[in-house]
Amino acid sequence: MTTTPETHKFQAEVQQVLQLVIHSLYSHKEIFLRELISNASDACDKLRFAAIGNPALSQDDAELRIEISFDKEAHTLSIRDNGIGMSRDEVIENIGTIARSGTRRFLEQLSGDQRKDAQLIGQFGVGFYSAFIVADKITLTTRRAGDAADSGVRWESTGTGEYTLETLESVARGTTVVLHLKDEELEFLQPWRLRELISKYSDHIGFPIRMPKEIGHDETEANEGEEKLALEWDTVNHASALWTRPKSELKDEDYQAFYKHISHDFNDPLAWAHNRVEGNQSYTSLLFVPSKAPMDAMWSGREERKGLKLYIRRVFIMDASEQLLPAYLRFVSGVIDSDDLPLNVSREILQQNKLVAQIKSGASKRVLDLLEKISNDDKDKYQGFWNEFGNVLKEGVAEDFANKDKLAKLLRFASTSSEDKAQTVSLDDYIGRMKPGQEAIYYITADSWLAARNSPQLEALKARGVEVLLLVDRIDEWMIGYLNEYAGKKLKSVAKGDIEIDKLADAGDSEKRKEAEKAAEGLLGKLKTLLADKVRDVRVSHRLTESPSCLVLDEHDMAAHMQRLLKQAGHDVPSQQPILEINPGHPLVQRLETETNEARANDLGLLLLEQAQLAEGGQLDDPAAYVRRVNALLLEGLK
Ligand SMILES: Nc1ncnc2c1ncn2[C@@H]1O[C@H](COP(=O)(O)OP(=O)(O)OP(=O)(O)O)[C@@H](O)[C@H]1O
Repeated sequence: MTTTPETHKFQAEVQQVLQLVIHSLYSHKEIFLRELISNASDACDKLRFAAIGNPALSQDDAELRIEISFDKEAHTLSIRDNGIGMSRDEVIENIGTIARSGTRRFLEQLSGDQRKDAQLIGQFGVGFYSAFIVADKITLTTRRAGDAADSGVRWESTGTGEYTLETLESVARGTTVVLHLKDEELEFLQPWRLRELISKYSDHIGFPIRMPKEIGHDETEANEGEEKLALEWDTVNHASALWTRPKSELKDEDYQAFYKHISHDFNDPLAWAHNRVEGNQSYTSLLFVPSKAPMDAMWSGREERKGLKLYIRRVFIMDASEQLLPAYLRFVSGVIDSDDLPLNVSREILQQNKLVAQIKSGASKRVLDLLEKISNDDKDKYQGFWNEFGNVLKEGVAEDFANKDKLAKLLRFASTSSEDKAQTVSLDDYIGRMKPGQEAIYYITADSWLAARNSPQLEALKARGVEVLLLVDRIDEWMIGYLNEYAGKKLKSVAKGDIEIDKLADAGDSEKRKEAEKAAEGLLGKLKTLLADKVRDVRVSHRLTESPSCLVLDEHDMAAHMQRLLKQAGHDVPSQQPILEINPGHPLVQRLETETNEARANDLGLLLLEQAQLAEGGQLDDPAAYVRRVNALLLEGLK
């Protein structure tokens, strides 16, 4: 029974995506074929998986395949698969709406210029809608595997806000997409052009992609023969799973095309590792590192991870990034194909399976080895990776104890060795530049690069030419808590505890400081009384050369900016009073020492504390009082 067509409206975002895709991807219009073949291949994968539990689903037409045909008279191009197909509800859900909420948020984030950028648009996967770049009408006919023969559905749209839906009788299992090509796109009716595109973009597809057999070289002859020979087909792709083929046979382009198929990324991958493991278990892994982080809002979350596919003996089982890779490697996509896991494996079983745990640690190691190789062979390429994914990789330092050293080697930091905030310095670079007598790797954490770079706490080290790493990303304070040591060297915050400057200084220096400490005893006593409820201690600083004062913490205290972040996020942070360090060589401190007017001395004392708070990016308890104090002193100077 055929019903009369019903008209439905597209979800508003669909219309937006459609317009965006058509306009921004016009110069890459041929990718529509790759996208439709990719969907057809996914549909065959899904059916093969469903048939493990229910072989009847595919029995009547068991050889899964994709067929591309055309009609030169009618100006139509058809892409047909005998995969899983869709029910009526699934058509509405998948083709009429944008299921992934990330896509909408992504669209909202794009600025006008970005909307014209094909690279960016490609990053969220253009999928089915790309067909409207070349077609002014699309007819999709489908029937879900296992559903009755008369429950087929026809979906049709000109891509302008509406589509029609119709129920059909006797539709074959799977999906046929018929493109009614625009007059200027008839090149896609040329068999040689289609074959060229299939081998360029879709050769790696694991199912046969077929086209009607051509007879003779004469085009007219071929056309006439088409009717009669409609059932004779040629397979035009390689038709075997790419990762099962020998590496020596595969070209870079093959890997690149395959990556785009599984990741839905428009850009080429940065690098990949293809390995066969034999031993107490056998599996093949093909792992890709992308060149760009996806723009999806989804990316910020660790929960929704996609892109690493589990196959078992060539059968696609499920997306299993979470089970097969740690969260900090969530940017990796690819395939793991196991010879040993049971086909009916569930997500729950994967979570506890010993073989899976081995695969996971093997895959993590492969990725880290690949990154190390890039960092050794091609610094610029590695820098590109770091800029995109460095902050994600840092999570591994805290989470992957077994690979901590490998990860530490891959870290890159900004440092006082350059006037630039780019994170380019490795711990090995740092160690190579350590000063004679220097035992620790010094770092500072702060809210911003400028605050770190100009922090008073690192003055004395700077004056001695000792490099300090500047850690300014939110995750850094947390990460560095897990990295106490690298290559036998302790990592030390310049804002905490004793920075052991004596080991770096010549003997004369430390003599002088001891004298200064003695001389300042009286002043320290006064300040301690004045600031008793605000600081834990007041002492002479080893860190300062230019500034009058700074705040420091004990070795195991939480950094001040971290305390602020946690407080802002609503956490109850036990308040830790800092230690005030003063620089007896500074004129302001000297002035305080000789000040006889008690009120003015108190003002100066409070200023030393307040300036130290401001310099490290903190807020004052009573900013108005600070302004009054400064003004009073300024006016006095002007008299
Ligand atoms: N040939 C097909 N057979 C069965 N289902 C299909 C077919 N083509 C598309 N679909 C369904 O429609 C959905 C949307 O397809 P579309 O190509 O727009 O996006 P996608 O493939 O999910 O992801 P992306 O946008 O990243 O390409 C698919 O996820 C799938 O469920």
